[in-house]
Amino acid sequence: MPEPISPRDRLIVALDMASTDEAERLIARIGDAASFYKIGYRLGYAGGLGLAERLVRGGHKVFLDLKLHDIGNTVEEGVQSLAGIGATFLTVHAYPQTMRAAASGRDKAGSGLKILGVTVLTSYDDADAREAGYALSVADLVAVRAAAAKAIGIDGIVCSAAEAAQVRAVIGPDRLIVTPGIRPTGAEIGDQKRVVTPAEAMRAGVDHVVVGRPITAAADPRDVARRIVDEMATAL
Ligand SMILES: O=C(O)c1cc(=O)[nH]c(=O)n1[C@@H]1O[C@H](COP(=O)(O)O)[C@@H](O)[C@H]1O
Repeated sequence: MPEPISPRDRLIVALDMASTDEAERLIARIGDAASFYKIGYRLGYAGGLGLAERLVRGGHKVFLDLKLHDIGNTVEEGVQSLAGIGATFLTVHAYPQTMRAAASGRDKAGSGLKILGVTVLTSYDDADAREAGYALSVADLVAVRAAAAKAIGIDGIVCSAAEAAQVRAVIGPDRLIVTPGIRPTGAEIGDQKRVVTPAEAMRAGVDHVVVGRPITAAADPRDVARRIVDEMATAL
């Protein structure tokens, strides 16, 4: 069985900010209310990889959300380049060829970086999947991709917590389930479509929740982070 994860370490704050200065100010305001930060497109393309290294050196955990997807050779080499940063997680889109290449890059680098396969984005519903050319429902597509991720040896799955119980049945207890699209009750939903509260996510068997705007846009980000951690602790 995997190691137990503390409620605080289950929260991953998405640093979707325009600059590293802005991100560092937010991290300072959050203080010890969070320990795990995600760097995605916006910050990653604006100096975020350097910040990732500084955060790792400072004892934080980092999730590089770069959602790689390209020909196998390019993905494998990209993963090998990123492995030196010291991040805990890196995302790739959950296409079998891409996941095989990422697993190979991870194994060649031997860094302990965990690869997460993004199944179906939480901003998609069944109509969006149909529009993109898929005949399957979102739930079925998530299950197919989770099964492929497990077979290939990917370390974890990104999906909505709405599919977490079904994904857990597919991947078993040893791989991670990481869920964005998390909204505390009453929070603005924005462009997310498959949203779940922090407590419901824990009850569904999720390992980590990813929360961006409900924390980053709050008047008191530390207070919101604390409340989310407390809500998860009571549901575990
Ligand atoms: O891979 C991700 O982290 C991700 C996958 C997904 O399906 N949905 C999703 O929202 N995300 C990311 O999770 C974060 C959610 O942010 P908020 O909607 O502001 O909480 C963003 O940084 C997204 O890029």
